[in-house]
Amino acid sequence: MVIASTNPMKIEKIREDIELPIIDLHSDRSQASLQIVKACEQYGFFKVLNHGVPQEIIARMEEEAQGFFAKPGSEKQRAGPANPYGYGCKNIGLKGDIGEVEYLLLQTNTPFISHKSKCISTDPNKFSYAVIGYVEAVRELACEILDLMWEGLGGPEASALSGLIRDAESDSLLRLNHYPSADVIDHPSPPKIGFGEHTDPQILTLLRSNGVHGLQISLEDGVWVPVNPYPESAFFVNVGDVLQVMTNGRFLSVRHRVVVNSYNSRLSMAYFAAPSLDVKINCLSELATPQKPPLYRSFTWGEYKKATYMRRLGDSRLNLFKLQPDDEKRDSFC
Ligand SMILES: C=C1C[C@]23C[C@@]1(O)CC[C@H]2[C@@]12CC[C@H](O)[C@@](C)(C(=O)O1)[C@H]2[C@@H]3C(=O)O
Ligand SMILES: O=C(O)CCC(=O)C(=O)O
Ligand SMILES: [Fe+2]
Repeated sequence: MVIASTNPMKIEKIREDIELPIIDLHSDRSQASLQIVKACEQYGFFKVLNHGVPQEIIARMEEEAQGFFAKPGSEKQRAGPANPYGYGCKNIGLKGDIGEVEYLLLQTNTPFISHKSKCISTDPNKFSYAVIGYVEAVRELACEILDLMWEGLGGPEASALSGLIRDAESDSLLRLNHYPSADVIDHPSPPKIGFGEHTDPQILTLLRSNGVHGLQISLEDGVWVPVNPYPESAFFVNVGDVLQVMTNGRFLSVRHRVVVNSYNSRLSMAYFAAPSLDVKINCLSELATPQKPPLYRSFTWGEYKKATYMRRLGDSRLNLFKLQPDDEKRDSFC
């Protein structure tokens, strides 16, 4: 165990020796689905190989993202400020959170992408073509992972989870993050925070990075585990708050953060799979029993999203929806 800190006033524990699960989607289906369930229960995080997202689609999206972040600040500002969508620099969200990051936060519906591309790129058709292709391919991967998960949990209706994000009104987002290299910000020691600790509010996040270190996940005891960025071809998957609620706490919505500690700049592309705003989020009936009654009250995704935006990045929003032991809704199963 190595002791390190990102805050001079606080000693943090970091564990470099944990191998996070890697799941090969070409392996036997029932084996892959059980591995996914185990990873979601243990860490709320895993990596997937043989994911089926074509390399040229990833490369095209990465090239557009790199091209955008390489522009002068004044040009990038044309796509900002992020309120919450668009270009943001250092300010994350609407509540004063700051990080060593610049980003583009985009809705994933075609009209939004086509419209927003006009202030992002001098070749908006090329930019929107790259984003639309990437979003479609990554959505397919997210659906495949959710189907495998649902099978592993013994769920009866084949596409119960994936149907939520296939919906044309789905509120899924794409976020392109760029963290400047440490030499640009003067090799800070302890390392600076690129993206402060948080959980992702949605169902599932699928993340790609350019192979530069920085992402860390938090174990339940508060110890930080650096996620090595390899294999570079993999997608990294994390459970979001909504999936924790739907699985009645069986899957963990993992806390994570990004530290800027590298000589190279990090580029990450996160797809946040979400249902449409009016979808009611309940725990799946198969996962509540008299011995394990529902932990959270039901809410719509729109209600949860609103609560998220009213709070700071690191706040734990799930607590607001927790049922108390004496709450009668706890006994009226999902
Ligand atoms: C400070 C905030 C930024 C955020 C909305 C929030 O109020 C709290 C959650 C943040 C987060 C984290 C995961 C995703 O990056 C994100 C897009 C999301 O859905 O929730 C961001 C929000 C944001 O940057 O707009
Ligand atoms: O950049 C990363 O690796 C993670 C970013 C992240 O957690 C987010 O955008 O919500
Ligand atoms: Fe995140």
